[in-house]
Amino acid sequence: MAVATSEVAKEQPRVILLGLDRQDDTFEYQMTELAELAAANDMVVVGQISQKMDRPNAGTYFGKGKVDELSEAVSYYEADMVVANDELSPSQIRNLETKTGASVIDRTALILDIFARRARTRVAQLQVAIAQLQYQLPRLRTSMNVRLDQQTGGGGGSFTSRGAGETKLELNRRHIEHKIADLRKELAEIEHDDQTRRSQRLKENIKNVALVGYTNAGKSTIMNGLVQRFGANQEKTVFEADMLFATLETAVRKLTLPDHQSFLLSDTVGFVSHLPHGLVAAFRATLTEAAQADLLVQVVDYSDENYQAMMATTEKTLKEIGVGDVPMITVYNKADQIADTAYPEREGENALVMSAQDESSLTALVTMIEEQIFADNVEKTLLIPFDQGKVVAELNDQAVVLATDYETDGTRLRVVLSPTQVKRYQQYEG
Ligand SMILES: Nc1nc2c(ncn2[C@@H]2O[C@H](COP(=O)(O)OP(=O)(O)OP(=O)(O)O)[C@@H](O)[C@H]2O)c(=O)[nH]1
Ligand SMILES: [Mg+2]
Repeated sequence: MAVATSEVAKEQPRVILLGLDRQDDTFEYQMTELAELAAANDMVVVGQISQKMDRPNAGTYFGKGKVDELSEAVSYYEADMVVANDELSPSQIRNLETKTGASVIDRTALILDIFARRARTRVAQLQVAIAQLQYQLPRLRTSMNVRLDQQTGGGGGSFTSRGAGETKLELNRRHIEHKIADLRKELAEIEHDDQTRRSQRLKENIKNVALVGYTNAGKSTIMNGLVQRFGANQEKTVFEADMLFATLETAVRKLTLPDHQSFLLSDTVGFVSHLPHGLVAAFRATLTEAAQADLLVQVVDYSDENYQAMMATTEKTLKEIGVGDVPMITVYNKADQIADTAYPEREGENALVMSAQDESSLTALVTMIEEQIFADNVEKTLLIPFDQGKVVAELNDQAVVLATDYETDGTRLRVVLSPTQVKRYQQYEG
């Protein structure tokens, strides 16, 4: 979206990545991920420099010698931009920019920028715009220009945007604060409507299941596989792609299984390590689908060697957004990518090794979900008088009917009912 096609098809920015190696075992993985984030933001990584240090230099992030090395690398590789793995202070940004001549951003700004480019719906645009403005507030005095996209009212503002026709304004703190307040108000109005819809759904008393997990794990692919098999409207698939943050908003679909039981499945925003705090807060609202779910399905890319670190990040982020105690099952996805791994394969009650591209895996997943969410269903025998045929039709539609017998005083049904249904049909028990 932000890349202008006709007027200035400018080259992709050439970037050098910086990282502080605190000698913990996740450092390399963090740098690999930083490179993927840069690629996801349409940048070309031309170099990477790290320094073994416990804490950054307050003024220049790296020590003096490394800063000199960086300056040389910037001119040698003709880099336009430098991206640091850690969050930078305004003075670190200013000093590094002066010394290297390149523009300097940090991991947080990079992630915010990706989200800004990917956001399509108004809600996602508002959330990202608020997070970006909050990020900019304490950094106003730096040489970094504050840019806002006038036409979309804040959506799509981009630190590294190379788009033509964007009006860039210098805004002072007060303007930004007002802007944030306006965007928040608009967001609250939209979310109020969503909340109303959600409470209607709660009244229907249908179970909610949410797919959560690291970005690129395969959540949307699983959602689509299930929608194609069990969705009322099979065309209502969601966007899946081999890139970070393909999904930026929650999508909810109703699935009805062959035995007539149904549940709602939501696909949510993926996580990444060091997700900016402002962004986590901004997406909290979107993730209420997960917070209000009866069951979480954590999707893991089992073929990624860093899958355990990714699981830890997912669980930490879920806690941060207040989704601590929803029951969870774990799906070890992409098993087709790992040699000598059998799938689908249950690992105890709460885990499944599977592939989203495999029919029997999807069936196994649904069975597992059913076991969990319908665990408190019970079998009952009901006798429905003949003049209440409507009730028989309703049960056939909404419950699992095991047997039907026509007797002299009515239709006798053996059914599996949810606790709410048990209450509703109590009068027919016998
Ligand atoms: N080989 C293989 N590829 C898969 C599988 N599941 C998903 N993929 C691929 O992995 C990539 C990411 O899948 P998505 O479903 O978009 O991932 P996601 O979890 O929704 O990612 P975000 O929306 O970014 O959070 C796509 O290219 C999928 O085709 C799988 O089981 N096996
Ligand atoms: Mg997705």
